Amino acid sequence: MQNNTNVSAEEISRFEKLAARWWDPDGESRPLHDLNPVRAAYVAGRANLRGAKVADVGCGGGLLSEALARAGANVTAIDLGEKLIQIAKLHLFESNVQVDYRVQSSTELAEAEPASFDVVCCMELIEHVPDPAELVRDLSAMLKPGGQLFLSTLNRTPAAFGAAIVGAEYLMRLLPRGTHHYAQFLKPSEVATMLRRFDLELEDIKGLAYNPLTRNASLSSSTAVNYVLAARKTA
Ligand SMILES: C[S@@+](CC[C@H](N)C(=O)[O-])C[C@H]1O[C@@H](n2cnc3c(N)ncnc32)[C@H](O)[C@@H]1O
Repeated sequence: MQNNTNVSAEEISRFEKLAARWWDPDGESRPLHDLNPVRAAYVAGRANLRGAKVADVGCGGGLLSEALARAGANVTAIDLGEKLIQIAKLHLFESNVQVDYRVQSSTELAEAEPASFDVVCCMELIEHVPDPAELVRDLSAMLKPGGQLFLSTLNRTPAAFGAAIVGAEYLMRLLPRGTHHYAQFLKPSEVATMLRRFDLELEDIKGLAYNPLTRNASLSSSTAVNYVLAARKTA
């Protein structure tokens, strides 16, 4: 690996500890399992995935990567967690879809394949990197002109603090404590500024509503906790 400075080793090791149970819908990745159909449908509803060249950046064990591949996309999926990529590759034997999984950083993929993806997805990663703007720069660099970016993250609001940290990590113990750092949550306006800086035009933003008790997930008009956005590469 040549270029992976925008990474926290602590973050990667925390997620790698979850690798073995990543595909267990009742394990620590349960919120991602529950949210995945909603965000996959959001992407499929706004992008023509059949035959599209798609990157899934920070793919973890591959929940979204597989959904995108099932929708007909040619998916390249990267993560710096080697154990996660191993699990993701193993899961392909069960699911019978094809995904090109790589242990690679966003900067390395952007340098290796600049301006070559129709669609780039980056779900629940930006709040885990030291420099979010640098990540957005890489995501933009991967996209063809006119290509689409889909990104989800947590808003920096008391509601998100309550749901993602107090609720999920401390009360319900869905996630290991320390999974999230409130200071790294991003307001939509902050992400929008980064998008503009790197030639991406914000086209849509929706809240992702999730009730951990009922496990019900849906799109919502409130971006107060979790949100997903769509942007287009302009140049
Ligand atoms: C919350 S998980 C989200 C996984 C997947 N995107 C999803 O939503 O199902 C965050 C993932 O980002 C990965 N990650 C953290 N920092 C990273 C970095 N700098 N580059 C690539 N992946 C990173 C972790 O290993 C982990 O798999």
